[in-house]
Formats: sequence, structure tokens, C-alpha cells
Amino acid sequence: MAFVSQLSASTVRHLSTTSVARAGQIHEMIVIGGGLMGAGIAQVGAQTGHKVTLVDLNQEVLDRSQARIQASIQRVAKKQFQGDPSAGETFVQSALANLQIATQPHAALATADLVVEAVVENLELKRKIFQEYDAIAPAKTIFASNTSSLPIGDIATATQRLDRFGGLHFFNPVPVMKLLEVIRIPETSDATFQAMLDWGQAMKKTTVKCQDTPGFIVNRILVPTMMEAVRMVERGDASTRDVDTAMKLGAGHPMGPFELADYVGLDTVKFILDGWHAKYPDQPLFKPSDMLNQLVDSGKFGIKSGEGFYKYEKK
Ligand SMILES: CCCCCCC[C@H](O)CC(=O)SCCNC(=O)CCNC(=O)[C@H](O)C(C)(C)COP(=O)([O-])OP(=O)([O-])OC[C@H]1O[C@@H](n2cnc3c(N)ncnc32)[C@H](O)[C@@H]1OP(=O)([O-])[O-]
Ligand SMILES: NC(=O)c1ccc[n+]([C@@H]2O[C@H](COP(=O)([O-])OP(=O)(O)OC[C@H]3O[C@@H](n4cnc5c(N)ncnc54)[C@H](O)[C@@H]3O)[C@@H](O)[C@H]2O)c1
Repeated sequence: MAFVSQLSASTVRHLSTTSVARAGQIHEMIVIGGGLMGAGIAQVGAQTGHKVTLVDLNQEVLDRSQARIQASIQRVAKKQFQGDPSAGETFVQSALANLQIATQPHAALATADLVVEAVVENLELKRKIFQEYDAIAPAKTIFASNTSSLPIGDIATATQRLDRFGGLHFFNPVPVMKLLEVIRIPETSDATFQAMLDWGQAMKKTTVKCQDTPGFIVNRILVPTMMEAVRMVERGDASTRDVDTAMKLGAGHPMGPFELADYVGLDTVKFILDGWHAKYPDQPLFKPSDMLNQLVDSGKFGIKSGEGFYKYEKK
């Protein structure tokens, strides 16, 4: 004890990180939240040979996640193993064998190398979950959030493992989008950061590194771009359809800004924008928009509600 008290704070931090899952050694992972993103992360983890436990609130949600994962793995297999259906089937079966679902994390947490959180975008909920997990997870376990817009540091401070905390931001649809943003807070240790980068590679994603700043890289550019498109339409400078056509054919984007906003959900876009505006009121790029607010107020959330900037046929 006397020996420890003589060590500098940085040495203590270094010692505490020696037990972190070493680079390239993340085999067992837990994904919290089996919605759109969590199901995709769990799927890719299982497809790439990780032992995955997907945790959500109840069995009904988990059954829906599992069905979505199964359908998506079939699509991946069809594409990857064209002309060899039996190899495709082996791929599907071995991926599914790597995936467990659970309403409680305890059993999996005893040996997990990594926890990736993908529950709804709510700071207090994320903090509460990580605080609970922190009390039971072994020292080696790295914690990460897939948040789109919340500061990683604000989530991490609910735990005692700031050196083993970071951001792992995936893109929708996770099985298709090749990018993974790996985010560090000032306290993230080098060993943790390297382990997250190596894991991104093992997940067959291309990783980029970013500090804990609003929107990281992609959303910091996408959200203001989208809002600039909305403001153009609000001013009557161009139509939504023409802006989308222009950005697809003139800038090579797979979706125009309005199509993309409807795809990710207008409620999500508004939530992100309002959060950033509240935190940075002088930043004109984050200014709210009447058009976006009116759509969300009238329940027009995009594809998921049947209408946003465009109308969609209900499936
Ligand atoms: C605006 C800013 C707001 C920010 C909000 C925050 C959001 C967040 O933080 C960041 C993001 O995610 S930002 C958002 C980032 N996201 C973007 O920017 C997305 C931009 N969009 C795209 O890249 C394309 O439009 C898609 C890939 C979505 C669809 O591709 P498409 O060609 O238009 O249509 P297709 O014919 O249907 O699909 C073709 C093939 O893709 C495959 N496949 C598809 N889904 C699959 C799945 N779930 N599983 C497995 N496979 C799947 C499949 O092989 C399929 O072939 P199949 O023979 O049919 O099986
Ligand atoms: N949708 C996107 O395009 C996108 C892209 C990148 C990142 N994200 C981020 O990923 C996270 C999840 O987004 P999503 O679109 O998958 O949301 P979603 O609403 O589809 O899924 C959230 C899931 O979390 C579950 N959940 C809620 N409370 C829980 C708890 N206490 N324990 C376990 N599970 C719980 C819900 O039941 C639901 O299944 C958010 O932080 C979001 O900002 C979203």
C-alpha cells in the first residue's frame, strides 16, 4: 500500500492498463442494444469469428434482432459466395453459432474482452448502463459507445475505467458500410486505443482515428451539409428532389441529403442538431430549422414512419 502511494498518478494509470485485453486479443464481445445498429454490430462480430452476446431488454426484441440478423447474413452470404451455395450455408451457420442472445449480461460479462453499447441516444441511460457494467466487468474489459452525437467523455465518466473507454462509431447499414471511426478521450490508454483499432480491422472495417469532438468526422460534416440542403429548400433556391439529384450525380454520393435524412430518421437528425445547438449556440452550422422541426412535430420521421421529406409505401 505504502509502495502504491509513492507512485505517480500516471504510473498507477499505466499499471491499471496492463490488464487490458491486449492488441489483437479481443475475442469475446458483448453488444448492448439489439436495434438497428446493435444487431448489425453483433452480426459483423459473429461473421468475423468473434464470440458475441447481444443483450436487449426482453426476449421479444431479441427475437426480432435475431430474425433481422439472420436475413442480413443470408444477403451477405448470397453476395460473397455467388455460385457456391454450400460454402455460403457454412458461412451462415458458423456465424450464427458465434451469436448468443441474452436479457442479462452477467454470464458473458465475466469473460468479455469488449462491450460495445448501442442503446438509444440518451446520455443518462448510457451512463446508467455503463455504471452497472463497470461494477461487474473484469478489469481487462474495454468499454465503448457507438453514440452518433454524444461526447464519449460524458458517458465514460460514469465508470472507473476511463483508460479503458473509447468510441466505436459504425455506420448504417453496418454489414455494408466499410468505415469504423475509433475515438479516444484524453484518458484512453494507448493499449486500449490500439486494441480497438486492431479489433476494427478484425471486423473487416477500415478504421479512422478521431478525438472526442462533436460528430467525430463523418457526422460533423454530414449533419451541417444536410442542414445546408434544408436551408436551400427553405429559401426556395432548389427543390428537395433536385438537391438530391445534384448531390448524387454531381458529387457522387450514393444518396442525396434528403434521402439520407429520411433513411437515418428525421427525429435522429433533429435530436443531434438540437443537442449540438444547445451546447454550441453561437455555431451557425448547428442552427435549428423550421422545416425540420415541423416535419418531426407532425410525426414525419422518414422511411420508418412512411413519410419525411418524401413519402414511402408502408411495407
Ligand atoms: C444525414 C446525417 C444525419 C446523421 C445521423 C447519424 C447517423 C450515424 O451516426 C452515422 C450513419 O450511419 S450516417 C449513414 C451512413 N449510411 C449511408 O450513407 C448509406 C448510403 N447508402 C448506401 O450506401 C446504399 O444506398 C445502401 C447500401 C444503403 C443500399 O444499397 P443500394 O444499392 O442503394 O440498394 P440495395 O439493392 O438495397 O442494396 C445493395 C446490396 O447491398 C447489400 N445490403 C444492403 N443492405 C444490407 C443489409 N442490411 N445487410 C446485408 N446486406 C445489405 C446487399 O448485398 C444488397 O444486395 P441484395 O442483392 O439486395 O441483397
Ligand atoms: N441509426 C443510425 O443510423 C445510427 C448510426 C450510427 C450510430 N447510431 C447510434 O447507435 C445507437 C443505437 O441506435 P439505433 O438506431 O440502433 O437505435 P434503435 O432504437 O434501433 O435500438 C436501440 C435498442 O436499444 C435497446 N435498449 C434500450 N434500453 C436498453 C437497455 N437498458 N439495455 C439493453 N438494451 C436497451 C432497445 O430495446 C433497442 O432495441 C444510438 O446511440 C445512435 O446514436 C445510430
